[in-house]
Amino acid sequence: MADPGAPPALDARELYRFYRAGEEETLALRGVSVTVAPGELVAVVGPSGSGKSTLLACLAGLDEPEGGVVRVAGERISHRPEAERARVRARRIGILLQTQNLIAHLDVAQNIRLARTAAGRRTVGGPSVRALLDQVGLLDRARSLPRELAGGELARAGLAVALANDPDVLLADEPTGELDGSTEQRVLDLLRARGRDGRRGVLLVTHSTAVVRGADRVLTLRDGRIGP
Ligand SMILES: Nc1ncnc2c1ncn2[C@@H]1O[C@H](COP(=O)(O)OP(=O)(O)OP(=O)(O)O)[C@@H](O)[C@H]1O
Repeated sequence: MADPGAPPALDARELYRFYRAGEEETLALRGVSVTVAPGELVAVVGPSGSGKSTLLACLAGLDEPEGGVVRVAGERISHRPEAERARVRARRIGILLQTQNLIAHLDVAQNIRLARTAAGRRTVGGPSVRALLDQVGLLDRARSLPRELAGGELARAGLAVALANDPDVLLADEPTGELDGSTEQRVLDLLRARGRDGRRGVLLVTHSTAVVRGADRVLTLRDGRIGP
């Protein structure tokens, strides 16, 4: 059950991000506010260039917004030195990218173990490597290298790595982009299951109508703003 006094899994207020290239200035985010409640799955959609990647990077603390504040489970991640952002990220955030979620020369179990180790004490009591492999249906692929996996398996292995630190919020960029219908549904079910204990949240950027249908809330980003 959700704790009514718990802070949002993710709370971003009035984010601004400008890019300057010579004389050219792009306002990639123009006052974007996003909240993900514990247990909620929020989908962000929007046309190319609307600011989705910039938003994800700012939410994950991989990029710093010029204005606004980002908090994860009540802890501020924006406007802090890089090393502190990395620490909050390792403990509290899961990041699932379309590709490059795995280290090529480590097998699936080693990749998961590494992400758990990076999160430190937080993973004590969190899911074991075996439980994570089981959750994504890859118990028999623990010793496989990423290059030995099929596309759907790779996506599920990436998900296990993203969940290895038992994150307060999972941020995902097109998590089902390359997947066939049944694998997409399976990944979506796993993402939805994240929120069931009412503690954690998921925010994902997607173009998939199936994912949009499965979301609790859908936000549309246009020209750096959340709109109707
Ligand atoms: N490093 C950068 N330098 C300058 N402009 C940038 C940079 N990164 C992004 N932009 C600009 O910021 C705006 C938002 O880009 P962003 O990549 O966040 O959009 P997006 O919605 O993720 O697009 P896509 O769906 O094509 O990935 C665009 O106008 C883009 O050209």
